Amino acid sequence: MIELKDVCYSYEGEVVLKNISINVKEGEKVVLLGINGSGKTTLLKVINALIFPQKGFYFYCGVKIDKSKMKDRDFVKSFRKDVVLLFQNPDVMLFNPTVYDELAFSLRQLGLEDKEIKERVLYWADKFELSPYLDKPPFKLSGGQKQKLCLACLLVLEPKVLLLDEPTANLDPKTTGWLVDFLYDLKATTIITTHNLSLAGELGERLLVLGEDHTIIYDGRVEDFLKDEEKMLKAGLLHKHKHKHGEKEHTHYHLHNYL
Ligand SMILES: Nc1ncnc2c1ncn2[C@@H]1O[C@H](COP(=O)(O)OP(=O)(O)OP(=O)(O)O)[C@@H](O)[C@H]1O
Repeated sequence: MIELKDVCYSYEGEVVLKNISINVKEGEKVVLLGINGSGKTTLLKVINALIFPQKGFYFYCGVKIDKSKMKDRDFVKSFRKDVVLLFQNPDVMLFNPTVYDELAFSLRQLGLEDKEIKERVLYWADKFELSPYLDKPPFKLSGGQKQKLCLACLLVLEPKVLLLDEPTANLDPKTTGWLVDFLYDLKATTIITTHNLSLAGELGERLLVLGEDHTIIYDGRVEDFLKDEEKMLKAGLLHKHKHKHGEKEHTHYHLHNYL
């Protein structure tokens, strides 16, 4: 479904993605890990066709995605409905006067009938416990509620591919648990970035890790990676931690999992 071949991307000469080749099948649930700046968000933007590979190729369902393809209006309409991206910062996604309008926005763009728009909006508002806030301006919601609203705004489209950039960053433990369960039952193909290693296994079975060198340094089962200290060190996700027990100093590996 999603195929990247030797994809490279740089910002002003700074290499951020180097020779990325991955193949994600329909229905797969993939977790994307990597230290700050390793290129996770950039990779999601390539898959969402917000930016294009400077070298290499991206195929979505066999169609080569590049600047010229994204000028084909009919294709763009179906691609934007199929493949959606939840940004790290919910504030950049919310701009409508009310929560209802926010949820209805993309459906109106698609030209759906008012009756169907209303049905879908009420359904997703209820599922995400947003029904009491439908008349409120989105900026008055809490951080977690905004995050939920952004996700609901994408799900109203009934997308095939859901790209989520740290979706649990603003959520309390209860809502995080709720989201994990929700995503588990969701049929869509998902690619989710997180810094929370203990959540990685809950969000998917397949793990991709971007290394400090901006290449994919691991593509396999989450469980196997979390048992492999050498790979975790290479990814910068584990460090040597020194501390004292009385007079005795001792060193051990420590997960970067402070969330
Ligand atoms: N629009 C941009 N212009 C210039 N440099 C950018 C831009 N966006 C990202 N970068 C740089 O590209 C590198 C990778 O950024 P990216 O956001 O993809 O990393 P990330 O793995 O998602 O990081 P984090 O875990 O902190 O969210 C960083 O060094 C960042 O400063």
